[in-house]
Amino acid sequence: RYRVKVAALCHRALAWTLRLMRGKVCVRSTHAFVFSKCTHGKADSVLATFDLYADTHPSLCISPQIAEALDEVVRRVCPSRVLELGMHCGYTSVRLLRLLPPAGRLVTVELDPLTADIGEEIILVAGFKHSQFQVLTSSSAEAIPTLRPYLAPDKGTSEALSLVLMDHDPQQYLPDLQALEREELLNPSGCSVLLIYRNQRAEGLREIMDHIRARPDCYSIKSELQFMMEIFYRKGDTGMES
Ligand SMILES: C[S@@+](CC[C@H](N)C(=O)[O-])C[C@H]1O[C@@H](n2cnc3c(N)ncnc32)[C@H](O)[C@@H]1O
Repeated sequence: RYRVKVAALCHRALAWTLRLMRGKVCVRSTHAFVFSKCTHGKADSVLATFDLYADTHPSLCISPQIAEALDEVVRRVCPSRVLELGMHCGYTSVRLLRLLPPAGRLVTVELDPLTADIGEEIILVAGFKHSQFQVLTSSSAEAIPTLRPYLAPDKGTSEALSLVLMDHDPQQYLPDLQALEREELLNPSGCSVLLIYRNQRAEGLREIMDHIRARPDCYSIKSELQFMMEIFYRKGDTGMES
């Protein structure tokens, strides 16, 4: 019995260490792999190298199926102002940026400073310029009230968001959506809000769904895939948006 207990303890310690190491080294090793193996200046090569990395290493990047669904939404919405919450190593940022119109701009938010630095470098490696994107290193809750000047830095006037991608913390999805509304950052004539959830029972999803269903004047659910939902916001909407 003693040996079984020691073995179980060792197993738990090993699993804990691996989890810790994985969490710590993941962003550095993702960066090293992508940086050294992609063709610099080519967004599609950066994305393909991320995919290659994810074939053999743990990765937090969205799956190829979600990536395709995301591309479809971006092509349809053709947004000029996009907000991403949860940049991680920049995979979805690069996906978004490569489909934006020439005057399009992405503001992306990442809580972890090391990850934010790595993600920003990857976006630059993919060939995008600081005039096209802004990385904010903070929590989404802190970033949202400061967003307005970043949406139109040159003109001094603000442009509202027509696409928001949330892939940070499902428990923050509802408070962040409410904050975006409160700050009047969502385009009143239409904004698609994409929610990524890696787990069907992600805490926080029920709350945001209840909020949306209770507001048919503003919100409708445009599409619901296995791990991504598209919500459509329009001020004074009748709830009839297809
Ligand atoms: C699942 S990853 C995002 C993956 C990314 N969308 C991709 O596919 O490449 C989630 C990221 O959100 C960040 N994050 C978690 N909570 C956050 C918050 N409240 N505000 C901003 N970033 C947050 C984490 O540090 C992590 O890097």
